[in-house]
Amino acid sequence: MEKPILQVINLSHRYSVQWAIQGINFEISKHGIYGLLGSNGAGKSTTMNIICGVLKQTQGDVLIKGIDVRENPVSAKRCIGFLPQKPPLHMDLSVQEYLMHATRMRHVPPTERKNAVREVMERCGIAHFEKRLIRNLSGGYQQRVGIAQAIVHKPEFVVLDEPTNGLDPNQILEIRRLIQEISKDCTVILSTHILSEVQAVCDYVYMVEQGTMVFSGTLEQFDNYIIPDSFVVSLASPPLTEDLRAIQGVNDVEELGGMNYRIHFAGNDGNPVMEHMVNISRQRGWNMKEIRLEKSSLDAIFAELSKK
Ligand SMILES: Nc1ncnc2c1ncn2[C@@H]1O[C@H](COP(=O)(O)OP(=O)(O)OP(=O)(O)O)[C@@H](O)[C@H]1O
Repeated sequence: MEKPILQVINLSHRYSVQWAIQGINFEISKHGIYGLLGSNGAGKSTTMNIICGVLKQTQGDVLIKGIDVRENPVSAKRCIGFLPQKPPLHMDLSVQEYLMHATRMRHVPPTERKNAVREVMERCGIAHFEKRLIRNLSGGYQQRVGIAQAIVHKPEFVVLDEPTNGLDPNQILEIRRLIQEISKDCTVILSTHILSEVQAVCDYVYMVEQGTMVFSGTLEQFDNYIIPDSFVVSLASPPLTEDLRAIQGVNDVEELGGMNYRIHFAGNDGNPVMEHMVNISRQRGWNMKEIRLEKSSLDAIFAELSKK
């Protein structure tokens, strides 16, 4: 059976006296884009640096395709591409020179280096800047070069620490597109403190807070983390609010203006109350235009999980 791409087992790390992360466990065995979400100082970079073998953990294990990163760093790193939070760019080299250097660092065989650089420049949309010094590129293009050095050896697993940090909105969109593009060939884990980033690109979410994992699951599970307790209904010929309140299962009614009402219901399942509302509306001619369950905003989920 094929080994999982990544296994993080009971991982803890202490800088001098304080624990930065404690008892982190997770496993990636399916292809996709994984988001490591957490506020500043939550422990994302510490976790990523250990996964990529640039920091040695105090306790626990990291296995990349079954290879222990601490015991066999060279073999494990062949499968990994890493863009640290501060991209390791050499500002006085041209894009092409720097990527050639990256192929040597990543043990690409000498005869394949030129092609690997050409291919990765095309892929990352930087071929037209091959002769330009990295210091003269915009932030977005420097980030593309950072991603290019991470994938030049065609790793199966790519780790990107805050890849859109400090970029302007257009550059953010371009880098997200690039991440989606490279994820066709490899599994990507990226860290971010921005919720919308997770929503925009990730299939799975891991959330760390104060050094511990507080959530892991699909984006949909994350989205549904707080069970809804209200729905919004639009009635073109609404009754008195009292009549809505009197419906079985309704706890409270808020008037939202126009023909919209927020209905708070009791219990975990809004479906029976919504069905009831649809039937009564039809019987009494309230002329229902829309009814929809209200999901918690991602920010509310983030706040709830951060509290935990
Ligand atoms: N070299 C270090 N020495 C001491 N403490 C550190 C060091 N690096 C990080 N820390 C501490 O470890 C904790 C986790 O930091 P880490 O950088 O992993 O978090 P993060 O989630 O990546 O945050 P950010 O998004 O701000 O980079 C923080 O409390 C941080 O202050």
